[in-house]
Amino acid sequence: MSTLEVRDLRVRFGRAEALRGVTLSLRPGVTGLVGANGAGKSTLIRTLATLQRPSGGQLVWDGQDVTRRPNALRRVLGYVPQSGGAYPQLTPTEFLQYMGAAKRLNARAVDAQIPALLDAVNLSAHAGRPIGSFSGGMARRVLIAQALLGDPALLILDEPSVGLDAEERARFQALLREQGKRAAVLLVTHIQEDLDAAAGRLLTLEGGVIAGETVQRRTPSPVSGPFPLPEWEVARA
Ligand SMILES: Nc1ncnc2c1ncn2[C@@H]1O[C@H](COP(=O)(O)OP(=O)(O)OP(=O)(O)O)[C@@H](O)[C@H]1O
Repeated sequence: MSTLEVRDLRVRFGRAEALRGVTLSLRPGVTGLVGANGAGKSTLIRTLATLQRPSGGQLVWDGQDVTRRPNALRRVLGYVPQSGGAYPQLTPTEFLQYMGAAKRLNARAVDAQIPALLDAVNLSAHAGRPIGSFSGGMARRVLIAQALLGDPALLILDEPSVGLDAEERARFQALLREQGKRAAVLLVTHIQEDLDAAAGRLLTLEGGVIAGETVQRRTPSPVSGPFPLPEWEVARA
């Protein structure tokens, strides 16, 4: 049931080892991944997104070893890369149709899903404009929308909310919480507010290994009334 097991994952670049034995499992829910610059976050996320071949270790999706045969994982994957953009000549609708075709999704099902996706990232009013005319935050939201095509069981996002204003950030956080009800979501971000609002679990990467894990307990706060304050407690040191 939508579980990615990562076992002793290693990635080396020449003599340098960027991942030195990462072991973790992802189940439905939102997991945050944090760590200093160079800790290996993007390398880990690229490897889980099957864009980087591991030098060692195993990726197992729902009991199936996908380390050398990644297509089973690609079929269930939604991915927002750290950089790179949507094609500027296309409108959001055209871009989503293009990505749907690249993902080999049924064209009618894609067309049926597009209005809800554009609504989820608040771009319905701009569906017919070329992405090249968008602001940075709007273009980022198109990328978030394409990652949700086909309701992926595994959603991987690398710094997805850079450039989002307060209103759009809140909308994005709610979207993540919703996705986490049915998909395994891995979120790399430096924005603590996104983690507090959307993640139930937080993994810390340090020097290419998982150095700690905390889980969030949401308890009503006497200070903020009905709004719970995030409380993170250590689950793995
Ligand atoms: N293609 C590559 N070739 C050589 N070394 C690389 C390559 N990609 C990453 N590295 C090295 O691997 C280590 C981890 O880099 P990575 O980009 O995964 O870190 P990060 O945690 O994502 O950092 P940041 O927060 O700055 O994005 C760094 O020492 C980096 O220099």
